[in-house]
Amino acid sequence: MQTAVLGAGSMGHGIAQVLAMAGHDVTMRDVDDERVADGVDTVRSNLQKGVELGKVSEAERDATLGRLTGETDLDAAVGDAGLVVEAVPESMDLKQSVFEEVDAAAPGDCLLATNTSSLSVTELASSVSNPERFVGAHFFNPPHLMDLVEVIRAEQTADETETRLVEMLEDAGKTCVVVEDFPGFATSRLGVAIGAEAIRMVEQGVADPAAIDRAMVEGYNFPVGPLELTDRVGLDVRLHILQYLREELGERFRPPALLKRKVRAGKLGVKSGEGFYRWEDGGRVDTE
Ligand SMILES: NC(=O)c1ccc[n+]([C@@H]2O[C@H](COP(=O)([O-])OP(=O)(O)OC[C@H]3O[C@@H](n4cnc5c(N)ncnc54)[C@H](O)[C@@H]3O)[C@@H](O)[C@H]2O)c1
Repeated sequence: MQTAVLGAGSMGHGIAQVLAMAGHDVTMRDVDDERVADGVDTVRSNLQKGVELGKVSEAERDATLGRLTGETDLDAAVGDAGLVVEAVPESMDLKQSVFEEVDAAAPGDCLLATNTSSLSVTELASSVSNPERFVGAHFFNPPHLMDLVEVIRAEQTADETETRLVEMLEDAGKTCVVVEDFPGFATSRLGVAIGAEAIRMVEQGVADPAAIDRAMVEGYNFPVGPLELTDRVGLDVRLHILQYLREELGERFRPPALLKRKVRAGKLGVKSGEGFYRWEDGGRVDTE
């Protein structure tokens, strides 16, 4: 199927890779040539790593790259699409304006999916005509390695839309969990709740971050502790989600003062080199 992925950033290029590997002809659209080229280069290097690890054949790598095209023109990207997956930055205004443009340029029966991690899918669906073809497809980072896609039903989503999307994702090797459109869905809501409580425990001096993380890894089989995960996701991203969930669901999502202080100091986690831990080239540099 002709598929468009909007945004070639952290999530967009990974989603484009997953869909191209599953046999879709994918056009990945971003706002300038450099970002498009960066996205395609990252897919190429991920596939090459897959070849070196024996997980992807050379033929599969070449066929996947053959099905992936970069584009800066929106009309060209979505004009013949049967599926559009949006992965632009997490802003209601930006995403709504992108979907208004898509609505005007894409075929009327094209499935429209958003990769938002917290915004109302129902409100986003309201920006298109035929909103019954609109649905949330919340991939996890990195999309080519993480199996789960949380499928979010907007108030307007038709059963057929959910079924078609789930089939496509399962064909691409993903595991789907379908949830209704409530703030934070299932994963972001529980993920930030645990992360925020862990931060409050650091504030109160219960233990240091490494000890709290180790307790959850060893005691609850978490693959990564909640504070290390906060560093990986980005402290600013988690703060933003907490602020939104506090507005929508109440005071139990009040952001911890320590999180706000670190974000104000530019300590955003892996991407800035420091959060609850220190980071260099994606690896933790502080030893426990
Ligand atoms: N990063 C994560 O771990 C993660 C996980 C799950 C979901 N998400 C969600 O995925 C979405 C994208 O996040 P990201 O981390 O990939 O962001 P990112 O900043 O890495 O990438 C966003 C890309 O979108 C591009 N862009 C901006 N406006 C555009 C437009 N009009 N058309 C096409 N491209 C445009 C930007 O140039 C950028 O390259 C957000 O909604 C985010 O909440 C992120």
